Amino acid sequence: MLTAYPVHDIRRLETAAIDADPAQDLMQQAAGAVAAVAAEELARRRGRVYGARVLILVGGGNNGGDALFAGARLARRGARVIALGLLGTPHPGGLAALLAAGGRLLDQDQLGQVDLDGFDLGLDGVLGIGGRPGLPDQVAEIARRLDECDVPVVAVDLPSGVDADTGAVPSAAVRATVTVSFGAAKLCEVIEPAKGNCGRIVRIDLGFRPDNAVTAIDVLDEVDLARRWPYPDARSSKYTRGVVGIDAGSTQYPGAGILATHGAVFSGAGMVRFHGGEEARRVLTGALPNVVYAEGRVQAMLYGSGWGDRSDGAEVISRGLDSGLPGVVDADGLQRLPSRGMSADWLLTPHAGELARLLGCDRSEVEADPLTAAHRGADRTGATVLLKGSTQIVAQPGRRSALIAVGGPAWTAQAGSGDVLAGICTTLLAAGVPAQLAGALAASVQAVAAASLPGPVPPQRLAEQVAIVLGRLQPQPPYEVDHEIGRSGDDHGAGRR
Ligand SMILES: NC(=O)C1=CN([C@@H]2O[C@H](COP(=O)(O)OP(=O)(O)OC[C@H]3O[C@@H](n4cnc5c(N)ncnc54)[C@H](O)[C@@H]3O)[C@@H](O)[C@H]2O)[C@@H](O)CC1
Ligand SMILES: [K+]
Repeated sequence: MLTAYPVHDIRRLETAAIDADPAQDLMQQAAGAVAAVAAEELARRRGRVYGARVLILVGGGNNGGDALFAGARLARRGARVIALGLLGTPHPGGLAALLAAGGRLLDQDQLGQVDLDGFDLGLDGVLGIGGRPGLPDQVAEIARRLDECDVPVVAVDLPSGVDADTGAVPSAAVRATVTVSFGAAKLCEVIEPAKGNCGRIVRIDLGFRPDNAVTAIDVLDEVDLARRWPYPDARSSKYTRGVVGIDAGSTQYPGAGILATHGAVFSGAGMVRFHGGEEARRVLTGALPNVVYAEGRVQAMLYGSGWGDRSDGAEVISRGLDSGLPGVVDADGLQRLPSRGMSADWLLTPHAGELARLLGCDRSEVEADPLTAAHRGADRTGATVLLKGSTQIVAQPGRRSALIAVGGPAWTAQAGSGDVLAGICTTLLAAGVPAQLAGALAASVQAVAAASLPGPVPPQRLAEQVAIVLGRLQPQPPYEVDHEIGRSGDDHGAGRR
């Protein structure tokens, strides 16, 4: 699991690391790592560093200092290095080192003297964690032209222009081939769209150790998914695996109930009770005869997928809350949340548009800063919120930490995926998984299932793939092979069966 932190926490951790060992030269460590990654990139593309043309974009802070010292190292290996001074006075020590190694400094007015197309590599040292999002026009134009000319760019710490704390890219920003990130991961590395600007990420451990006061955003990977998934064992029954109740779909949208049921069944629900409409029941009876329709014990409920304009939705959800069981509210149910507030055991599964409606803001506001929006949604409703989208975030009310699911291919953004996902979430709640982890595991398993397929498939097929992926990921218990069993025949009855 990767953990990312807001900048103010990273600054605090850096200060603690410096206080603990004042003799260490963090800038030289950073510069050494950037030079090594840049040299690898040059070796891959043109065979060697010697003779390579390298352009450094230098801002006025320490990020520029890192880049200048890295440039000096490349110049000492025979690269022809030009630094372009942007945004303030370049770091004096870094500049002196570059010039001493044979590099040159140009200012913005001399930009006409260089042909951006002719460079083998760019180093982005404009802004690091001290940067405000966005780039001045002239810097944005250089970043755009490097991208257009396919000049690979190594970003120092983060791609300049992105919002390190939200993952937003409010205007122009550098698009890096590789980002050499120092110490702890920043949020821009794990949240789209900024994550896409980072390219490949190389993390350099500078000895920062998180303490309890930091706000941790944990990003799940496949190993976490396998470890935390509630796989049944020899003691399991349908009740320990969990009975899912599904009140989803409508005459207008019967498919939503069918797809949610597929999600619940193929993610391993012990039993599914379907409380939706007649048409859906007829289809399910043929497709999934294990689904039952009688009233009876249920351990978690799903409401809202494909409800359309169902008029009693708010009462239905309210009764669900009164029952004390955990529940999932999806899609049309999200506009029918009872005004008295929800419970943190409940999981809401909005996409950006649905969350925007809940918050009374524009969809673009949610998309620009999904982490903050997910937190606001959780605080506003009192429920746990799984915000769906290119980065799937699960936030709890009153907490600033969050979970981010494993990322998947973009084609899962299709009608019906959300219904399947809501069914998977409900299976996990019914199995006793807490709402935040349930949302993150469900979104992760759907993403991993989608990634394991060669391309887009309909949502019910994706649900089936969830079962296949869960089977593949299941950790195998360390069985001991007893070679004596079956040899004597009589004791174990093998020969008599
Ligand atoms: N603190 C540490 O322990 C370490 C820091 N390092 C480097 O230092 C960086 C942080 O350095 P700084 O704090 O100097 O910050 P930056 O280098 O990110 O830049 C801050 C400067 O840019 C200006 N600025 C910010 N946003 C701007 C914008 N949008 N347009 C124009 N000007 C803008 C600020 O006014 C300030 O002068 C890190 O990202 C990393 O690269 C590394 O050397 C490793 C160790
Ligand atoms: K940078």
